Amino acid sequence: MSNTGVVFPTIDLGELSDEILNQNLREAGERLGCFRVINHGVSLSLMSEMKKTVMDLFERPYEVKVRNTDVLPGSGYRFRPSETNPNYEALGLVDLASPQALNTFCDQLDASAEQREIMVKYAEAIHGLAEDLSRRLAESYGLADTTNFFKSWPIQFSINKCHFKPETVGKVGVQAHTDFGFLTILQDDENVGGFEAMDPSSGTFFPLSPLTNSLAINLGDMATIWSNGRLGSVKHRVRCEAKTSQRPLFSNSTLKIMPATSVIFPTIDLGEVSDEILNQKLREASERWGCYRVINHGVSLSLMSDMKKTIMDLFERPYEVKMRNTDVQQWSGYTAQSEINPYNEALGLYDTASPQAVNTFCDQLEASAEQREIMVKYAEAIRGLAKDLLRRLAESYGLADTTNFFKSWPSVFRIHKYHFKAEAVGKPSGVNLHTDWGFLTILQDDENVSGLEAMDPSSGTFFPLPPLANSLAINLGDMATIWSNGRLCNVKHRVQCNEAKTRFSIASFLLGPMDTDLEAPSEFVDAEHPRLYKAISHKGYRSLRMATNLHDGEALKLISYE
Ligand SMILES: O=C(O)CCC(=O)C(=O)O
Ligand SMILES: [Fe+2]
Repeated sequence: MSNTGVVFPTIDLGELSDEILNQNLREAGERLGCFRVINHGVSLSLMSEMKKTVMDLFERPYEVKVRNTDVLPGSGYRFRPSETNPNYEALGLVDLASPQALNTFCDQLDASAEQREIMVKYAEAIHGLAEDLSRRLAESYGLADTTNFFKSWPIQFSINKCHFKPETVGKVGVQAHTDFGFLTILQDDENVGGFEAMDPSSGTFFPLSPLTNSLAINLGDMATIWSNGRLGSVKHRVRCEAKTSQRPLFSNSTLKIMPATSVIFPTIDLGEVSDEILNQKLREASERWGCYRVINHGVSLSLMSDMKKTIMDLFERPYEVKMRNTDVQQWSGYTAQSEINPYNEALGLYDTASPQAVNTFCDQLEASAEQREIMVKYAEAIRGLAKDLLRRLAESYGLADTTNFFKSWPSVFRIHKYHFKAEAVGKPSGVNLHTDWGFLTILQDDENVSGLEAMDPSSGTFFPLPPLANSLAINLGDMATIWSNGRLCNVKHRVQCNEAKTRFSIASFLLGPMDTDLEAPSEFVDAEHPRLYKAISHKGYRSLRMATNLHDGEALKLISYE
């Protein structure tokens, strides 16, 4: 070996004393950000089966491999040849903790049932190890209470294959980089070296020689951020080794515990054939996030685009015309841009289920006959979808009998035009943090201009819902939380100005019973789930919210039994 001097530590996870083990991990994490672990608890036969599985997956024809598309930028199949590494390819999967994502990955790559099972087991074992290491690191700093901080972080799985050529021996095939997640577990090739990490104190690269049955651990940028600079995000690269002239370097399955910045709100395919699976997905997303996108939603794409053109045109009306769109109830009519609200104007219509109200709205805004027809059709399609989603949610809770409970509820349009200016970038747009006050909102947001952000209720952090053409975003509001006795999440969200462009959105709210009280059906209430909220009509709840000016879901506390 030409580079001698630094030997990266090998840590025996079979060490009996937790204290010593945690200390060893911390020291290696701080000094080098990189180490090997042995006796790691991931079964050796599972590691070897997993290697066989990924080797086989790379043998799939190109057309099959490209089905492994990106979920996050660069997360799917990549074929990035370079001079040293002329056949570099990688397959990938986010989020390994999601059985659904794993299934999609296996489907894309025509994995056999056996391979699927191996992947599931491997994912579970590696995930467990990653969490164990993160917990031990936190404990080594005396942070016993926060040891679960990584619980909901997604895991990116990336499988790389390097085919080095004899003529490139000694050259770097995978350029020096740090991992962008928190912690990476690397099952590198037990026969072929090439992995090198940098000693941060000298800036020199040293090999991490292959070691059978071990796993390599790298700490990434998020670990450095989290530890306020204590833990190293190790720079590493892969070099083409002499051996590779005889045999290709088959390298590594990499797991990353990624930072919460990569939270992805679910996208649910409403074309799913099994009602049971679909209802379950809707329920899970509604409980966990209160927010998701739907595709194949049945609202015709040409109708969506006609509706967008219609509202763009309506916003072009002179101020005096737009002012005719007066309130029917609080905040239901036109709000203009103003000094305190410089970037947002909005038109509104209560109630889209009433042909008369739609007509009045169209009269006020001098809509053409054609625009009127589009509005009517759009309102009908969106209302149908909202009811379908509600029926499915009710069914997912086994409430088949009550699936019509929303039949006579009114629906509201709130149509936004955001005048984002360069000076507003990074600022709130005028639609500040709030929960929706109805039951369910269907949002046709701008397919080109971002801005919508929702809160991950488990961390309290905001994440963007990037635009997705032809999709609709769904939010659950306060009435859904009341009805479900707290099970459904009233998602907190806002719109931020990200770029100096004009953004349009059409929000359709299915509100709730105006004149009768809504309360959780008895199926949601038992000894473990005492009734949380007093029965209240939507009208009553709105008045409460308006009177108290509590728009982020806090008004629910005012009708709470506790
Ligand atoms: O414009 C958007 O994307 C969201 C608007 C919104 O949250 C609302 O109208 O309640
Ligand atoms: Fe909203």
